[in-house]
Amino acid sequence: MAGNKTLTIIKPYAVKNGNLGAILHKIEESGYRFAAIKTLKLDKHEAEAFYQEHKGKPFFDDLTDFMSSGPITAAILEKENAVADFRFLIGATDPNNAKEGTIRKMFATSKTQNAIHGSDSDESADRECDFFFSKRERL
Ligand SMILES: Nc1ncnc2c1ncn2[C@@H]1O[C@H](COP(=O)(O)OP(=O)(O)OP(=O)(O)O)[C@@H](O)[C@H]1O
Repeated sequence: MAGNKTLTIIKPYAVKNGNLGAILHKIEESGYRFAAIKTLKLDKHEAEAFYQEHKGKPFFDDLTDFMSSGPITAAILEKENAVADFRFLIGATDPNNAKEGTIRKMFATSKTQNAIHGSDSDESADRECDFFFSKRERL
């Protein structure tokens, strides 16, 4: 059975440009409960650790530079079928391919500056929730 939890990150550009509130509102009105939330800044090493599965790919350096370039907001979201439904809500990685009404269509500007992250499996969600939140930070 699919899990009921996913991890999201509102990425630096979206936070810097004042879209944080609008994105969080869109998530909440789509039926997700915020089980934990924090704003922080990753250093380059932490961004590399978070995206370790992409190490060695041509975009890895740009991706981790970007993800460590400014404040991000990380949150644990709860809802039935959270991982798959949230991937649908955020849309395609490249905003040019994202459907109308998706968060990336509304707020992303490029494949790197694509506004938001969502876990791609229940296993990734578990790992990513542990990456950002201790047990006592979860509601
Ligand atoms: N071909 C590519 N060129 C440039 N950047 C890329 C490319 N593929 C992925 N990326 C960047 O790496 C990030 C992680 O890639 P992944 O394949 O996990 O996409 P995603 O699951 O849609 O994004 P995220 O993990 O951030 O939610 C993407 O958000 C994007 O910024």
